[in-house]
Amino acid sequence: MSGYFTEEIPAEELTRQMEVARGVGDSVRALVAATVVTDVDEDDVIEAQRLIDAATAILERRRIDSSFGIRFNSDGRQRNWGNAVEGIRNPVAPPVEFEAGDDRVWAEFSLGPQYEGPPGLVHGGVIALILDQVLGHAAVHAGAPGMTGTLSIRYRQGTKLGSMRTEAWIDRTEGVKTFAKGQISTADGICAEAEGIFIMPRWARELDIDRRSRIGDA
Ligand SMILES: CCCCCCCC/C=C\CCCCCCCC(=O)SCCNC(=O)CCNC(=O)[C@H](O)C(C)(C)COP(=O)(O)OP(=O)(O)OC[C@H]1O[C@@H](n2cnc3c(N)ncnc32)[C@H](O)[C@@H]1OP(=O)(O)O
Repeated sequence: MSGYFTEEIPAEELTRQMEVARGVGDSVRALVAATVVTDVDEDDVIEAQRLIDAATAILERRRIDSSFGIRFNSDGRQRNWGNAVEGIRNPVAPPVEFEAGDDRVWAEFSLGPQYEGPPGLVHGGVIALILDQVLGHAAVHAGAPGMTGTLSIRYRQGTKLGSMRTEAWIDRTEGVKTFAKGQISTADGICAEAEGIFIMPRWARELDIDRRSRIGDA
């Protein structure tokens, strides 16, 4: 399976590169939000567009042929900068940065106006996106990673744009299947609950244990 590979970068240099990646990601995230809610005159919008196009031309001077993938370093750090939920250099990603405890993973984050579905509320597909990732992350954290086979969501109340928390844990494992549960909540309480089945794919079952546990650390 391509897309998972080792790309060794010395620790200090990797830290520096992460700061740059996070910086440009955050700037474009701010740009996306500002684009949605700006109320400036049209001339200013057109001037901003010219500058944005110039920035895009700089970034496109050199590019990788594929998507970013997941890149491993021997110090245990892995880069998934293109991930749609966690990717620090992906402006589409909020990004959601997970923390892990003994039996669960969680994150506190904020969703701005670019994630709107119903007025003032988070789009249901965005809720699903985040729940997929947090449940998948719980499976990784439990050492039983897998691809999402099935994801069921119960939307209990609208999720207001702004600050929120997500968390997930493993319910049980059955062979190659990991059953995970999780939720998203705001100051209003639990807004959505999810159950998912994460399946270690056939290609991963055939890998040697060492590589599999390394992916499991991802
Ligand atoms: C070392 C492992 C590495 C894994 C990779 C993870 C790395 C993670 C790293 C960092 C990420 C952190 C978090 C990520 C979170 C986000 C995850 C996503 O968004 S994933 C993208 C969306 N999902 C897909 O694109 C899947 C597409 N579907 C497939 O690839 C296959 O259909 C797959 C893997 C789901 C199953 O295919 P088969 O060939 O491996 O499975 P068969 O051998 O037929 O079945 C195994 C068992 O699973 C059940 N099963 C099969 N498909 C099922 C399904 N869709 N739902 C429920 N059960 C299913 C079967 O009934 C069988 O069960 P019985 O062992 O007999 O009890």
